[in-house]
Amino acid sequence: MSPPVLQVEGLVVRMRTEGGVAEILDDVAITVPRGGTVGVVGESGCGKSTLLRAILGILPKGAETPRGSILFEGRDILADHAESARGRIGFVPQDPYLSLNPVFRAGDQILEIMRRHAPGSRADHRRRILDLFRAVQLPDPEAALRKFPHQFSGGQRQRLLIAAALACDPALVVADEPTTALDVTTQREILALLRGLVVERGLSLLFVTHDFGVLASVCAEVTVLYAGRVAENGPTRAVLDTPQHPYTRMLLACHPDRATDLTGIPGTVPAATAQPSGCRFHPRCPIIRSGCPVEPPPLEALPGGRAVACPWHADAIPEAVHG
Ligand SMILES: Nc1ncnc2c1ncn2[C@@H]1O[C@H](COP(=O)(O)OP(=O)(O)OP(=O)(O)O)[C@@H](O)[C@H]1O
Repeated sequence: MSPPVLQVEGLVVRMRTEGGVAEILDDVAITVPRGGTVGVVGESGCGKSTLLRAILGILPKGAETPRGSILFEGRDILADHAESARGRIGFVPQDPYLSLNPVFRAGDQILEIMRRHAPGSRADHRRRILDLFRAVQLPDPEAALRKFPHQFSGGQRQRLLIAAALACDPALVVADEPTTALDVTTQREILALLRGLVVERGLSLLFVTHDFGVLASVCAEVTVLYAGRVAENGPTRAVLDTPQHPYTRMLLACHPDRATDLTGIPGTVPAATAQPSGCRFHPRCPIIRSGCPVEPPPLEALPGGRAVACPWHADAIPEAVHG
């Protein structure tokens, strides 16, 4: 089996803020197999975007040097590999409206990325951009080269950004909620496009979303983050069918598609400057036990390639307690 394209271990990200030190990620581990599709889910403020930023080497000002390791193609981005990883990791951002430079033509924006990171002449690059525009199904690729961002629809702009992410033939594509700013029909089309590209090009994908429906349609595996820590991970189907961590169970129960409980999870995600002691979910947990506020629970391996950070997980205690 080939080594994973991305292997994050023990990642700690802290930031100095006016309100004190924000502990944004703590001991986060995540692996993307070559050709694998891995989702990251969790409520707003759980650290999903920060994880992507750490991998892309674009943490905001105020961030301390991250601890842990981010092995990309076997070499540690945090140690010495950041520069050579640039261009080998494609990024699809959240908002197609904000992510393109309004004053440059579409073709020129992608040419510039290729000029910096990909070998070949300008003519080679232009040919490759036209191929990419066809691959992302932009209408009239020749004309699209000369258009400015405002001349594309929202869905077309997202296609443009996917083309930009693929410009340098990346080993890994990371996507930060790439469909949230789009209407439902366009969202479906973009997800279908991504699924197609993953299969046709053998892409490895790390995909952030807060939508379980989107997750299930794109990702074979999932990591659930809560307050900067991994709550559980495993094959998407298994995690959705038999969630183990009380957080995952509650998150799924209040998802509109499942609608067993539309009241939501009581309380809110803690501020990163005021993380609870022990298990960070304990103030909101319906099955809290006396040890929970004391010791952070380790991520325990379960059968079927799963892991959960709760000793009182669903398979460990009677159904009566989890409800
Ligand atoms: N530059 C920053 N300075 C201080 N705190 C920050 C900074 N960026 C993020 N945070 C804090 O880190 C935590 C995680 O934020 P992050 O944006 O990574 O979460 P997220 O899960 O991606 O949320 P969303 O789904 O809303 O994008 C939050 O508590 C946030 O307030």
